Amino acid sequence: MSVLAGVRAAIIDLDGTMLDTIPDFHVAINAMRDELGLAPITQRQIALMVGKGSENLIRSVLSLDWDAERVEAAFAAAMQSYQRNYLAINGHHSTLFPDVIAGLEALKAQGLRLACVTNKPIAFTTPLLQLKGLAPFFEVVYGGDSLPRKKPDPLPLQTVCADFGLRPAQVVAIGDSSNDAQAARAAGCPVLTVPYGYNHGESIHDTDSDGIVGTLLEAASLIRSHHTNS
Ligand SMILES: O=C(O)COP(=O)(O)O
Ligand SMILES: [Mg+2]
Repeated sequence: MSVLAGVRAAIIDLDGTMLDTIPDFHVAINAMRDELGLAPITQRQIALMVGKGSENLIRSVLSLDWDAERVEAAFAAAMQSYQRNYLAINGHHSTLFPDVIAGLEALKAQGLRLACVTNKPIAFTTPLLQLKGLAPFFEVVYGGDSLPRKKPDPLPLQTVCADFGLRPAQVVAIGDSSNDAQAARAAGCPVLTVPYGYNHGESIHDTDSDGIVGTLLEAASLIRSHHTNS
């Protein structure tokens, strides 16, 4: 995997890569559904819908019960309810995946610069990174609404490369979904994927990436091994 040889920075995804946030989504979505008179749904159902930002999530959740016209009519009120309910519990039910902190420490110790790029709204992202002790690791953080386009568009990754003054080939993206991989491919960044997150119900093995790593710590080791060998 010589594509990792020149890597100087990493762009790391949030939901499904650093944090298991499905329990937060579950509480906020079901509170919203209750306010709209809809029955609760399961964590498993929600995991299939996370990763493409709030608008996509809310439309998918409402489409379980309603046709497109009714979804659009209720959308603004549903979004407001969802945002209020999510902010009330943001981070209370979510947990770090194994070896995330150790992985970030290892990446930093190797001299890599770190950015977090998520499709989560920035108003949810900033307090969540702080609460979980992740904020100090990242020089740059972009949420799903920080820029005109979100992943799988390459814009957020290209923006990080420009911020760091690095070429895309020098910046590895690490994520849990085809959304992250598509953005990386379109930007020209190498990409590593983790198998434990939310890949829209698809196997991570069917996603085009430069390698699957069990944890962020494994990602750090893999990147280091290519540095020493190159
Ligand atoms: O869609 C979301 O809200 C989260 O997505 P992420 O996997 O890009 O962090
Ligand atoms: Mg993700």
